[in-house]
Amino acid sequence: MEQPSAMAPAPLPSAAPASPPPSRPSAQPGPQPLSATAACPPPVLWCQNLTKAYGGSVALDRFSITVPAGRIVGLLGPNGSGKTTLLKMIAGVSHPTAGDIRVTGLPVGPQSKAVVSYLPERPYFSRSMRVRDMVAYFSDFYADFDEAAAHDMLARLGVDAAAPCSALSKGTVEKVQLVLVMARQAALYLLDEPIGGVDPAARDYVLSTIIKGYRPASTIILSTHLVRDVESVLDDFILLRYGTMLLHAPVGYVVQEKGMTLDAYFREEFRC
Ligand SMILES: Nc1ncnc2c1ncn2[C@@H]1O[C@H](COP(=O)(O)OP(=O)(O)OP(=O)(O)O)[C@@H](O)[C@H]1O
Repeated sequence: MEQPSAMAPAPLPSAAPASPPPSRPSAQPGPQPLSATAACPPPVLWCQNLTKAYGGSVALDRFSITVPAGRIVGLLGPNGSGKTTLLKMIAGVSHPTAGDIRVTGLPVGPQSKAVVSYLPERPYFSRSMRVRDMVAYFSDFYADFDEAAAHDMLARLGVDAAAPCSALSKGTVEKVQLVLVMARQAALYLLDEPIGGVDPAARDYVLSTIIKGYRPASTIILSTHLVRDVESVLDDFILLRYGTMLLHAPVGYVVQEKGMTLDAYFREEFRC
């Protein structure tokens, strides 16, 4: 999905905002929920100087970004560049060494997790359950889960809801996980390698399912190495290398300024 964007490329982390996103005036200090800030909603995601170190090794270095609602953003970079590390911290399953994160104005915690739908890179659900049981489980667990939409997406992807998860192929497991994540009415979807195991013929279909599940008030950030497969659905991309952000720009920037596809640009930048 190629969309015109007014966003200027922000090639340097230092170009990121120096102050927190706007929050409404309130008796309560600190960031406020999205629903309460209709006049001036905070960005869906805001990070400043976000840093993660494992021992002496820095996995993500002073990452800063502002992402508004309504964007589909590709998180790109070679192996070990910090993509999963970043998504984990935004999802609240890993703690930053330094820096700040706001999701719809909320610091990472139970409230932000309620508006984030996260697909981790590894399978997470019980293989002993049937697909429809997983749907029911998610429906019980998440107030924003749309059970009918989940079953509709499963049917469109040809997944048998009566099948035991243990009998599913790797690619079908990915499809089910993706459906469970996209059936939530979240503000921010974080998808870590959502189509890596899906066969090439089905990828377009799976991606279109992602897009159909997406609402204009939401933002999707998806990490992937399959740049060619996803670039048509992306609005923007973030390029990471060695834990540092090289570029955050609309996909159209590469097409217009570099005269090449995002896939070609990626291959040129990261040629071994
Ligand atoms: N739990 C951990 N302990 C120590 N180092 C880690 C840990 N998790 C990640 N790292 C290191 O952090 C760096 C970034 O890893 P990360 O998984 O975020 O990269 P990635 O871009 O998602 O890679 P890939 O494309 O291979 O999935 C790597 O050098 C990795 O070895």
